[in-house]
Amino acid sequence: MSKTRIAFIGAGNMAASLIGGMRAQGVDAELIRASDPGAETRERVAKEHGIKVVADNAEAVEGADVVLLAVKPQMMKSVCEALKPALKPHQLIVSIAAGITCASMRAWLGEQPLVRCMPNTPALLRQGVSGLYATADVTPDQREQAETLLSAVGIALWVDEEAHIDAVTAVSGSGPAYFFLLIEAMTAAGVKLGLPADVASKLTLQTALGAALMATGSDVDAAELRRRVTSPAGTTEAAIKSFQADGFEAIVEKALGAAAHRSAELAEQLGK
Ligand SMILES: NC(=O)C1=CN([C@@H]2O[C@H](COP(=O)(O)OP(=O)(O)OC[C@H]3O[C@@H](n4cnc5c(N)ncnc54)[C@H](OP(=O)(O)O)[C@@H]3O)[C@@H](O)[C@H]2O)C=CC1
Ligand SMILES: O=C(O)[C@@H]1CCC=N1
Repeated sequence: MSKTRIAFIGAGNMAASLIGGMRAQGVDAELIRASDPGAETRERVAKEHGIKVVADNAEAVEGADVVLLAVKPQMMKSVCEALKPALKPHQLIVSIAAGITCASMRAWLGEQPLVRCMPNTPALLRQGVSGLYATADVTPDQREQAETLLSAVGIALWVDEEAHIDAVTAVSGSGPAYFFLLIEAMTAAGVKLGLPADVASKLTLQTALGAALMATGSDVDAAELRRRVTSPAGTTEAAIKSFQADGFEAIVEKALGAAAHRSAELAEQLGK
């Protein structure tokens, strides 16, 4: 990785967090290049990370070992088709675009080795998690390059089937929004119970942080941690019984199913 040259196509939020993560890990600025149509974005990212940011995508990929596509899914077709003549067969293409399949990228880019990833927004704080899928022609060295790149902003996990990227999207890609929804709902419920809004908000946020740290740092599973909070015939039991009487697990299963279904549907629509 230390000598791998990386070109970012699109220098928006996700690209900037990946670049920031790589720079924080000591990757030489000379090894990273980016392109973006926005003059302000180019100036900001170049200044913040000390890298060269150009307007021309073809110029950015010149000499790169890895080309990371970080544009909106709706832009992928036109960006890939315009980039195709500038690519060399050995260049690894890594895409973080939601709902764009390897088959679509193959159709637009030609026979490049591809890694399709689904990161999530906590990558901005280097606390992200990404699912990665590689086409059969990706070499072990290239897999390592992709994994090292995504690991700069959190945890990177491989899946063996591309369809599993829809499930990754449902669990962790969209996942931060589910926790934000729970935070919103708990804060509102605290206010309904008479707490001032700022107190309800702080209680909820610190509880979310504490619970996440316990769940990630503990050698027992979430079910056991939950049992340890739940005194027999106590307050937690009353709340959990209420959640489960309203079908909590089924609600979550149905919602994640809807997200996975939408991911596959978007792939169908955007891939044409
Ligand atoms: N946000 C999320 O939760 C997640 C996002 N992703 C994926 O990450 C990708 C990037 O998302 P995000 O960083 O949030 O988006 P941003 O809009 O912040 O970044 C995209 C950047 O690409 C630039 N751009 C537009 N057209 C071109 C072009 N032709 N060539 C080069 N650059 C171009 C945009 O410029 P301008 O703004 O001027 O158009 C913008 O700066 C998306 O595909 C998204 O699906 C993946 C997982 C989670
Ligand atoms: O909502 C979306 O479609 C994207 C994919 C994962 C997170 N945001």
